[in-house]
Amino acid sequence: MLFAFFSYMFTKDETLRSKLVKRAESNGFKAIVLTVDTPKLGRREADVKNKLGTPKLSNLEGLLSVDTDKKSDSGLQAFVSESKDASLSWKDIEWLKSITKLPLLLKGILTAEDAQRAVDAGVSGIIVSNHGGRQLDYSPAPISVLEEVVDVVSGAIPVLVDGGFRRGTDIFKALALGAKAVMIGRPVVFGLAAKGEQGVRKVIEMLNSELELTMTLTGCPTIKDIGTAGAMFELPVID
Ligand SMILES: Cc1cc2nc3c(=O)[nH]c(=O)nc-3n(C[C@H](O)[C@H](O)[C@H](O)COP(=O)(O)O)c2cc1C
Repeated sequence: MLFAFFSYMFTKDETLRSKLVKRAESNGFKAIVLTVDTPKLGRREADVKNKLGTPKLSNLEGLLSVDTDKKSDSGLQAFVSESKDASLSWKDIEWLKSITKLPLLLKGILTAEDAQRAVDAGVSGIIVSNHGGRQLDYSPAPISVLEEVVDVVSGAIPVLVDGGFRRGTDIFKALALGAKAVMIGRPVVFGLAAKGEQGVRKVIEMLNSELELTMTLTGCPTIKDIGTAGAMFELPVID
């Protein structure tokens, strides 16, 4: 089954906020994923060092342009601080829920307390994520906090996870710890860079076949069976 989630961040431009949601709805997206861990961009020193350029984004069509904004610092950092609203809070989540019927998922939850608040706020799901470790040094690895988040949510809403999943065995561990799904970021980008569309397919096929092999070798015919078999599999040691 294929479906698309709309990746959403609060823009400073208030009219654009609802416009983007309406566009997502009319273009058939199945859910809104609100990123909650990026009020500002983390300090990405490699971007600064490499003077990361961004496409000229005077409007969304700008994405089609190959012209870049030449900034002395990271162009991405400049773009985020110019366009995104750093004051995002729980009341904005209430507003976002009020303007759409699409399920709303919060991406960037890393504590049991925030997971509980998300459930209380009536969102449809959460994504345990540290933004691929790209936002804040020393933020915990998502896999290390997954279990406590799953415990507190206790089945009220689905818990998804991302960050550092590179093997089918990694995915198996997350499913064993109670994640409903695992999301990937950089692996598909690596595949794309190496071999275009075929590379992306290859990455997904590799992860799928590794997961299937892990399931076979641990005696799990279906994803549902992973829960009990997870205990026999070596999980990360967490201090
Ligand atoms: C090139 C790139 C762009 C990203 N852009 C966004 C973004 O706009 N919003 C967001 O919530 N996360 C963004 N992320 C983070 C991913 O959604 C995801 O949390 C992370 O990449 C997962 O970790 P992984 O790359 O180890 O799989 C981006 C990641 C990469 C690599």
